[in-house]
Amino acid sequence: MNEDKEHKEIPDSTGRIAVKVDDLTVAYNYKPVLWDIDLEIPEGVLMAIVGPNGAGKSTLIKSILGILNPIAGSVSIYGKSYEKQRALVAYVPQKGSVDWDFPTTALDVVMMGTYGSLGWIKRPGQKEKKMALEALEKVGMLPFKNRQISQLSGGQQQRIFLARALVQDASIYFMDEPFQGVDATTEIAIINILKELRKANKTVIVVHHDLQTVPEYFDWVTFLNVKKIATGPVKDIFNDDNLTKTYGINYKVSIQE
Ligand SMILES: Nc1ncnc2c1ncn2[C@@H]1O[C@H](COP(=O)(O)OP(=O)(O)OP(=O)(O)O)[C@@H](O)[C@H]1O
Repeated sequence: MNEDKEHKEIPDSTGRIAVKVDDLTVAYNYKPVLWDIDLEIPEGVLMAIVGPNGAGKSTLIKSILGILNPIAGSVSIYGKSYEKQRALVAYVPQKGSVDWDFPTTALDVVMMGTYGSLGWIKRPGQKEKKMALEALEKVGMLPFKNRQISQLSGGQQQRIFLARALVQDASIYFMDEPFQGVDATTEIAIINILKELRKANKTVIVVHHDLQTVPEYFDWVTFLNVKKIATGPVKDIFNDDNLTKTYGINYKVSIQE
């Protein structure tokens, strides 16, 4: 696909919808785990997807990315199918879903992020290596560039996957629990990078479990529990009512101003 062409086809008006999900229903073994989801994600938001274990958060991301086939409904990225727009999208999968024993170095993993823009024939060269090294520096992992990924800690592996997403230079970033198992320093490093992406008008969609940090980290939120409970600006909809609808009776979170 010609990435530049696709970029130019994005209209220049403001208020663009980056991701649109229509009537999406997804089932495993005939059991629906997402039910009739409608969702519009505006361009440039930093959005948390929250909901209890098994709510369908990962399933929603995988369905948007075409990894899972819905039994009904459709998804579009800037008005077109994911297949046509895949160069605009970067994905940081859930940590547990990655084979960390694969024999490869941190630098190689990050370089893989450049493959999409290279096409089938070209191999990554000096330019791609430079991009990968810069991304490693950004996530504080440059000293580990030649380390096998299996010999990195969980938080370090997470940073490597973030660096891989950064070199993709995408418009939309999907991240499935990027803060899982990372220390406070790494969490701050990651959130600063996410905020930088938002400043650059990228759209960032993050599955997130720590409700306390939602108002501090995110400006948009989607509450999910098989059905979509609510979606919108954090300041308008992150309240006890939606938390209770999503997590069960009398769910309270003290929101720090
Ligand atoms: N491959 C699979 N086969 C069958 N059922 C599955 C499969 N993957 C997920 N499920 C089920 O689908 C539902 C949604 O799972 P999903 O992983 O999307 O939830 P989640 O909200 O991301 O959960 P968590 O917060 O625990 O990561 C769960 O009930 C889960 O058991």
